[in-house]
Amino acid sequence: MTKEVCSNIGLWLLFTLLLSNYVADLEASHHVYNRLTQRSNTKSPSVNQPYRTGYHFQPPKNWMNDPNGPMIYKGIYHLFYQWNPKGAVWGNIVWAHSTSTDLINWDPHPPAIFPSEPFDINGCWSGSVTILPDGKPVILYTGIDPKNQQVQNIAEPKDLSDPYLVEWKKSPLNPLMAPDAVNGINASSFRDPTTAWLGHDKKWRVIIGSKIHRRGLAITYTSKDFLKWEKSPEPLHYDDGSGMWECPDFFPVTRFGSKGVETSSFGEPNEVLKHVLKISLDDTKHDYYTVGTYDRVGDKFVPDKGFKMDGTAPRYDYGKYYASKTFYDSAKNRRVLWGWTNESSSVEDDVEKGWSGIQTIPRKIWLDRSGKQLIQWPVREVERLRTKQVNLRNKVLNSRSRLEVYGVTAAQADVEVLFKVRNLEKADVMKASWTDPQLMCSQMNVSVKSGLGPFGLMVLASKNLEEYTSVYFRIFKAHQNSNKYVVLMCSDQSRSSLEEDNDKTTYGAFVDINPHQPLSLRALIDHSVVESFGGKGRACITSRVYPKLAIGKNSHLFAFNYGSQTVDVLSLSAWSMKSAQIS
Ligand SMILES: OC[C@H]1O[C@@](CO)(OC[C@@]2(O[C@H]3O[C@H](CO)[C@@H](O)[C@H](O)[C@H]3O)O[C@H](CO)[C@@H](O)[C@@H]2O)[C@@H](O)[C@@H]1O
Repeated sequence: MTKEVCSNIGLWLLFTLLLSNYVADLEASHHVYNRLTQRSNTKSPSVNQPYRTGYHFQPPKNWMNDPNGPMIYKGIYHLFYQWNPKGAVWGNIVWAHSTSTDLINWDPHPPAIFPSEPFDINGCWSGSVTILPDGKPVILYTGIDPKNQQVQNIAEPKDLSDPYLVEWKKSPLNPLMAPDAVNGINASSFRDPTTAWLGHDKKWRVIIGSKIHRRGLAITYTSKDFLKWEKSPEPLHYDDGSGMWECPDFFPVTRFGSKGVETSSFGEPNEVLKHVLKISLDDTKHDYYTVGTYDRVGDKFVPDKGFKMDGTAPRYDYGKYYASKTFYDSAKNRRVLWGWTNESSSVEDDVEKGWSGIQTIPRKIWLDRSGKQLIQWPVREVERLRTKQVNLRNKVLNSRSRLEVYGVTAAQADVEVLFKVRNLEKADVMKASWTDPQLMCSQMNVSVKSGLGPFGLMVLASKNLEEYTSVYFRIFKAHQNSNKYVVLMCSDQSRSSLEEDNDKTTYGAFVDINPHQPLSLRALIDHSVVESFGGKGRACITSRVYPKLAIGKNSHLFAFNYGSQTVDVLSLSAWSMKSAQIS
């Protein structure tokens, strides 16, 4: 045999070995998937798994992080998400896939995209779906190549007549966008393409999160055909010092009203549009947004006065909430927001329970009348899970009092309450140093009495209050003799569990509401998650808690007022929630 033949046979053997390894891996991954999907999660969490959710989306098993490519296609909602088929910690990332007709009940499908080609062999990371003008959905996602460089790839459905879009094929033209010596892109910080939009010149635009040194930026690419992409000389936006911008999202909102706007829309005649840029800051692991104007010709995002796109910007959620993504729901003419909430338990506990990560209930999102902030509210469909209802009207909460709400499954509930404070003039005065709401909430925990507050809800509480999570308000005068007020909302997890190992950080946010009006608070309680909405969705706080005693039927719900002034509960409605079908 000649040397050449030998080396050809060698190459062939190597290729066959690699191929068979890959096929074995793929089969293993499908086998894992098939086994997983035979297990049902339609029942309430069991004694052995007290922290699995009843109606928040989670896979049957293993690690989940970012929501990817949410969309509606032929009347079916699709959610893809970052999933590890092999364990409860991050790694081996594929695009898992589920579909739904109502955003609440979900059917699983095999992973839509998994590592298979050099351009994504080390991972299929986050990305988005764009619906092309002919109705075809395409995925842009980040692939990790053999050199661990981050590159952008495209995939499209194999069969457009299948509303479930079960199978996806990757383009042989991949990668479509890659770092190189000419473009100078940081190869380890170039990821998470957004939904693309059509510009004034009929060219597509997409932004990709990146960083150069400490400058966080959204790199813009343009394309005529969605396949050949050209890097724009200038980013859509950047901020020096903020670090890596992960999972950017960029979308229009109507200036007035709550209807959603399609991502490429220029608006109806006479309609004023604003744009929202959201970034997930790798440094802080929070999602920040800025409202502003999109200069279509210069391809620049210009934040409105008072906004800066960095860690001082407002947040979607002041608790645990990251890597969120919106989509335009053409069936209901609304924009819907998905966000990932990770665990507060230790990695050892996650491995033991066999899973990690949930998605929050999808939220409708729109611009407040003030134009200064976004409003979020759980999609109406979640209300279909409401069963037994308990109503309280016009109850008085004297100083240092509690009111137990009986008759609902307190570990799996939806609660809406309207408080009215009586003596606003008794509010304490804000101190100049009180600029950080989270710090204020942690320094003044729930047992610290102030003029007005704390008053709110105690959820996932044990009978004798050895454990509870409190979500509450405090009201302060902005200045002495002022008739302006500051409303603080806190979610205090410090007493949530007798277990010591969990992260029990207290969260806080200022709520831009006028306390002369009734103050609303809603809590979606689901075993180990409490999603709270203050001021009708003007401030959101999501927390993860793992009570030892306040589990299942041993979980209680209270309204409380530990402040020095009386507070009225104008109305309180609580519902037991059915479990969603999520398998
Ligand atoms: O799954 C990859 C996608 O996730 C993102 C944003 O969540 O990047 C995450 C990142 O990894 C860190 O975060 C993981 C959870 O999100 C965490 O468990 C892991 O240990 C962290 O390293 O992925 C890269 C590689 O590790 C890191 O630079 C990111 O922070 C998103 O940007 C990715 O597309």
